[in-house]
Amino acid sequence: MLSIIPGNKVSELDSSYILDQGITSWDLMERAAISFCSWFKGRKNFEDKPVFIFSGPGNNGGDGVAIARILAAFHLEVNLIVFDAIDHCSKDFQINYKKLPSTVKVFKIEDFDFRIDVHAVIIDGIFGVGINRPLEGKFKEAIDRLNTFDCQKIAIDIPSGIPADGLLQGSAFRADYTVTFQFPKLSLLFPEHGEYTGEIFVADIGIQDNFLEKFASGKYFIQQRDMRPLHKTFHKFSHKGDFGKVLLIGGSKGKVGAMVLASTAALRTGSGLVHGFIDESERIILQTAAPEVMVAFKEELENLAKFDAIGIGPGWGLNVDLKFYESLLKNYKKPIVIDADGINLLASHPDLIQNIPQGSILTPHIKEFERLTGNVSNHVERLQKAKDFAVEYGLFLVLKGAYTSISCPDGKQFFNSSGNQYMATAGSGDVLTGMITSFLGQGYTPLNATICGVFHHGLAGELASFENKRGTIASDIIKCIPKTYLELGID
Ligand SMILES: NC(=O)C1=CN([C@@H]2O[C@H](COP(=O)(O)OP(=O)(O)OC[C@H]3O[C@@H](n4cnc5c(N)ncnc54)[C@H](O)[C@@H]3O)[C@@H](O)[C@H]2O)[C@@H](O)CC1
Ligand SMILES: [K+]
Repeated sequence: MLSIIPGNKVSELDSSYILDQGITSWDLMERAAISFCSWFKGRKNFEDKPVFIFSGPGNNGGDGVAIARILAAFHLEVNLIVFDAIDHCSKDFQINYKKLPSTVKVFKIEDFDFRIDVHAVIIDGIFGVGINRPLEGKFKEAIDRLNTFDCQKIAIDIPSGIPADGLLQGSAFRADYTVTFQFPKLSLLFPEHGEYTGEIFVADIGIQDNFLEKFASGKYFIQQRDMRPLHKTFHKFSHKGDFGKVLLIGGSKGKVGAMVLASTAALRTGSGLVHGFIDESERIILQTAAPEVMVAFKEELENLAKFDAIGIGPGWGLNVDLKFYESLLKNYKKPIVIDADGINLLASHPDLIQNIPQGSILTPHIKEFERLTGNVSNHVERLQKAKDFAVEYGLFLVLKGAYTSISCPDGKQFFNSSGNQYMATAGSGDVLTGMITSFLGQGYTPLNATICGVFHHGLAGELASFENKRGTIASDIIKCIPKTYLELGID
């Protein structure tokens, strides 16, 4: 899996890789530029448009100069705007500058009139991971001005102004797309920076995962290519017992829909048998809406061990017998998935937390998370608290949202790449609970169940929103779960 390297280690990584491979830093920059340009050429919306590349004095600027040369070779109209005297720029910037063909028009920023056509493409190579203070002077002025333009804007590696691991202070380039090299910089995944990064693409520059791992900080980016090896294989002779028998608990009066969604999602994810324990008055609704689901009665809950996995919380309400909740937590010896009101009850009765089986999975959204751990003022703090909570209690904590994070008992954090804004719809979380519970019940480790659940859920959301866009609802996501297996080539 792709390691997320802290910004202050990137140049160390760079030097070490160059030495290891017997290549120059220019070669690596050239790979980055080629990778950027092949992404650029693959996007039909940029075809034949004039390009304006803004290059700062460091290697991010050097990338910009190399990109200028390559795009000019594609016969595009390329304008390069530089901020500093060339002999004050980085070594590789200067090498690339000497290689520029005469067709690239070069301007100094102070001479540039900012006449940029609305059909043009603006490329930001002003600062990358080397940014070490808020923007000011000519850099800030230029970026503030570029942000007023309505044309397509692309950031190289990271939108200029945003620090690689921390929070933006002051101005930054507002990109429609960020093409980041080899791994996403951590700060690209913060909600505070969503309006600056636009869509994020990871451009491969050939550094292998195991090499990156040497500089790892315990943070990982989950991508489609990671999925197959995490999945179990089943065969002709597998029977419904092999696919797991799961129990979902929730569904108070008026909220039984949450259980319908969670249990149907578990079935669509592949569970062999799904049992639902819900408020007596609501049972008929569950059985009618989801006939494949079996209703569980209280006496069946006396032997919890017969269930391969349990998920608690969808639509449970807060009017729950706490003794019953406590006994569930104490009597089930394997990891449990806890969501929604299951989490809200833990927040209001924190003494229950110590009873949760080790390796259990909590899936709060941001508000539920804050109820559980207290208020936070930004995502850096939030991620730290999530990690501390997971380590302290020996649990997996799934913080739902864009780039859902999974904090693990060993302190590692995983960030999901699938999903989109159309999944922010009622019941989407219940679907995720059903999916993770299903993977657990199929015998996946808690970590793999969580990673697979989160990734498939996001992918199902992408597939569902393909046609439905803003009209996507949780049931559409469930319908697309089977397609996620097809998409990933998993039987
Ligand atoms: N693996 C790698 O390390 C690779 C890095 N590459 C590129 O190199 C970039 C990093 O290059 P650099 O380390 O040269 O860093 P940058 O290009 O981000 O800029 C660093 C320069 O800007 C100055 N500076 C920082 N903040 C400033 C501010 N607010 N106002 C004015 N000046 C400021 C610094 O003193 C330094 O001179 C990456 O983001 C990426 O684009 C690529 O070429 C490919 C390989
Ligand atoms: K940049």
